Amino acid sequence: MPPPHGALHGRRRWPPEPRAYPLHQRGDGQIPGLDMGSPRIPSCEVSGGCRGVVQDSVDEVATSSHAAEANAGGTTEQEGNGSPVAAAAAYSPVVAGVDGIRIRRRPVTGPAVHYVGPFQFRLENEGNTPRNILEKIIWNKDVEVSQMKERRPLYMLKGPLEAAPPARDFVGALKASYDRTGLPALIAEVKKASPSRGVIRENFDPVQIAQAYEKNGAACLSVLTDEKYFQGSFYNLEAIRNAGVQCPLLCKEFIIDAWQLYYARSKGADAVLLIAAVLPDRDIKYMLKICKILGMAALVEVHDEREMDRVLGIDGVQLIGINNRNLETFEVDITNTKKLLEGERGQVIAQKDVIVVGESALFTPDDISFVQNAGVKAVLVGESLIKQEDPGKAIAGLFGKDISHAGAT
Ligand SMILES: O=P(O)(O)OC[C@@H](O)[C@@H](O)c1c[nH]c2ccccc12
Repeated sequence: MPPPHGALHGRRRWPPEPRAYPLHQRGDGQIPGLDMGSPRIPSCEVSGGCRGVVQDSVDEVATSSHAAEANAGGTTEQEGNGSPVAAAAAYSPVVAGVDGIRIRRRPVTGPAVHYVGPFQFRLENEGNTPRNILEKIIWNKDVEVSQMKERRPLYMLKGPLEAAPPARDFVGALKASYDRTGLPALIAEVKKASPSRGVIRENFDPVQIAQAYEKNGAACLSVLTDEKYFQGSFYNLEAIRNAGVQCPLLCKEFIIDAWQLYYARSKGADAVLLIAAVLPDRDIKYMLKICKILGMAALVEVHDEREMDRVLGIDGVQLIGINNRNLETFEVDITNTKKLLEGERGQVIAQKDVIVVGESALFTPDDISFVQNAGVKAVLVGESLIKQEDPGKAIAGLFGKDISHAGAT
């Protein structure tokens, strides 16, 4: 019988693969730092984020998206009656536009691919077609993380977590650099490619670039670990840490599940990125607690006033990144940083002693002064450094002066 819509690929797939996501994956709970009392999360109703009930086992809470996966991502194969249409109809679009997050965390009508006996069908509709690149990245990440978690359940990270080099003080390094130079502290990004720019640097040696950044005055480094869209890797993160680089490292990843925090730490991360457009408040709060337990800082990224207000309402946020690039459209506009720091918001930030990081599209000393005048104390810069022949030397060009320890004293 031909499929009602979509292509018939006829790939054999028999017997069907087992369900990928066990709901309970209880280990011994013997993960370092976790004996401090497991953070509790309130029950979550309808987001694509955590959907657990209050749970005591860290293994369970740390992998809290299991339930969501079962609900939103994978029921087709098990519960569908074999018809892709019926399977799609069985979903309710509960993950769209809730919790103030801008993207849908999962395809609301289930995955596009369905299986009927040995045949694979692709059924695309509005609910399972990503509306923008951020959604696309997150949907892909969701599948990727499920697979990674299956291969390395949380209890298997215990050894690597214990063996990981101790976390370094990311926030302290930013403050020290600002105090030393009077200029925004630099978080220099080790980034080979991006979805908006394609490959930025062909001859890409992450360790060499990291060392050059450090030598030329970067306070911290940001290392892209997403492979599919940024050609990054955890291998790069680990290699940079193991090469003796002293700068604290930000793991630049699309975090959607607390498991990724443990994994990042086990690979040597000292800080992680939490994107407010992707994570509901309760996930941010919960992940901040895990970061604290692991000794990592969290850079919470916002794009607009609404996200800024949400994040300012969360206790314990030390670093807020204002991204000048709209991750949905890729448009860049550095006046975004100024806009979000004007008026009352700027005052609240000053009172809370939050460090604001200006992110993306910073190319010249004028750009740096512009965001500094707007109120940032740190900047996150990738492209303008990485695309130059010598990314280390490019730092002095970006700031209009040598900011290395040797030069700025
Ligand atoms: O290369 P740029 O324009 O200097 O930008 C760096 C950094 O801000 C950007 O890579 C970034 C900011 N937030 C992100 C979230 C995911 C991936 C990448 C990013």
